[in-house]
Amino acid sequence: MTSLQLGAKEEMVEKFLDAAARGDLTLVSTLLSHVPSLINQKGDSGWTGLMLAARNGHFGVVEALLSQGCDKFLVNSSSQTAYDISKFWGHRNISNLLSRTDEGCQRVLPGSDLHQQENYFSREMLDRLSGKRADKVWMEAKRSDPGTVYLLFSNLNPMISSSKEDEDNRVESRLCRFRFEAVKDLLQKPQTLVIFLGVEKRKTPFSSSSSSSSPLQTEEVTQEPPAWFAISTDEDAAELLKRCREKHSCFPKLPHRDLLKLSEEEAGVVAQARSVLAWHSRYSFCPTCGSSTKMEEGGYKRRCLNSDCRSLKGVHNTCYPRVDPVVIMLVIHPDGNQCLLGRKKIFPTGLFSCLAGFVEPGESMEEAVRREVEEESGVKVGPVSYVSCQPWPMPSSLMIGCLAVAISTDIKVDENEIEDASWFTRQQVTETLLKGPRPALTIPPRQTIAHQLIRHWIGMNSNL
Ligand SMILES: NC(=O)c1ccc[n+]([C@@H]2O[C@H](COP(=O)([O-])OP(=O)(O)OC[C@H]3O[C@@H](n4cnc5c(N)ncnc54)[C@H](O)[C@@H]3O)[C@@H](O)[C@H]2O)c1
Ligand SMILES: [Mg+2]
Ligand SMILES: [Mg+2]
Ligand SMILES: [Mg+2]
Ligand SMILES: [Zn+2]
Repeated sequence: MTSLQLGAKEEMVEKFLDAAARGDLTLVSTLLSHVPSLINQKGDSGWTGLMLAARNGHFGVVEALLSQGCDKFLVNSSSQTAYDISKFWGHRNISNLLSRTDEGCQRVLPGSDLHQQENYFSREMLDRLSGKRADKVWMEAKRSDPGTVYLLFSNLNPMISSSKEDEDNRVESRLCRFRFEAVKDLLQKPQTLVIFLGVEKRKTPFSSSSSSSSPLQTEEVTQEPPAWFAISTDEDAAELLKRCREKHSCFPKLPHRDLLKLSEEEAGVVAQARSVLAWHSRYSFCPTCGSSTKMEEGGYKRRCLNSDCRSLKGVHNTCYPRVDPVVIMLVIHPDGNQCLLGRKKIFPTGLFSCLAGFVEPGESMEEAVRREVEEESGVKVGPVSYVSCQPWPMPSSLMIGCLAVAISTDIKVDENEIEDASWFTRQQVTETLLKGPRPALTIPPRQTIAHQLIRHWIGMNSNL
């Protein structure tokens, strides 16, 4: 794109955002009918048109944007969605609109108008097409298709390239994507694992006014969407990096930190790929009889090579990728104004987080919350309610996020598990969230469900 075209594009985005911020519905609609992609564009401030309309209370604009398929889960640089913004500024009619799910759903499941929290690592940009995994002919054709996207993994980490994003030197990372030609030698090596991740989800047609489609749009609709695969190889990481033409490419050294710099879409793909690859790396031998196993069904099954093995008769969960449920909970003081947070020895100084623990066999989610909180802090818990969950691919947990109410308040820390636990007031937590000058504590970053549970509790009772 020439600098002139770039300038014109930026100008169009600013015009659109300004119209949304002022509530000029006519101009918003006109601009969208010419350039549909404006709908989810962010301006220099990191805000979308939906966020600006939600900030200024323009119900009509919010309604129009939603009806045209706007992504209401996008976040600004303070990780607020349009819903958070409207709630903060007291536009209740807009926050109600943004938290509403399809009316049909509400009739079937009353209460389903609750705001559906989407956490980092949980966005699904691919259709997993599980029905195609056993179709060897289809899978083979997709593997050699020139449109197919390959991601390269080494030691469970994806190859990424990083760029400096803004003045605060915040780094944003992107997955390095390869085509068949660039990886076909790797695909032939017997040690290479190839996992089918899915095909790109089709965007729903934008609006009826765009049905007089250009030749390009018609072509987009008739072509099969690209398939995505993850490749894991034992080839030397430095050698693999030579395949990448992008400048700052690497395999992350600290996944807990580095994998949090991806976009929401790419994080979702990594959550899937990394957990499946981690399962393969740990389950090379059959858990039932100890024989060797081989991969099947696009990487979603391992079959024991011992023909007498029990795992070949009937369905056995040992043959499929494992997920470990973990409860993570924000425990609220009976006075409603404090929450219980703890810290492990390995946490950086001053960092406190929600308590968490693995669900044990034969245990309900609620009981796991009560047991883990009492084990780790000595605090007894009464009612527990589910809020949202997060796949956590380190290596394969599902974090089940809950709020819980304490029925006792004395703290007695189990030092084997955590170093310290304490009640923090709503004001202390709010100052931390608002990045006040001298916060009493720090909390995990916005990409973690711990952060989102804390934010949820503060938002829930803000009476704005
Ligand atoms: N995304 C987030 O916000 C967030 C926050 C906190 C913790 N986590 C994750 O939750 C996980 C569990 O939290 P925790 O460590 O406090 O759990 P925990 O309190 O149950 O203690 C962990 C111990 O439980 C045992 N254990 C029981 N089942 C296990 C299993 N399936 N896998 C591994 N160990 C098992 C081990 O001895 C382990 O040391 C951690 O691994 C961490 O990665 C994520
Ligand atoms: Mg524990
Ligand atoms: Mg724990
Ligand atoms: Mg435990
Ligand atoms: Zn076996």
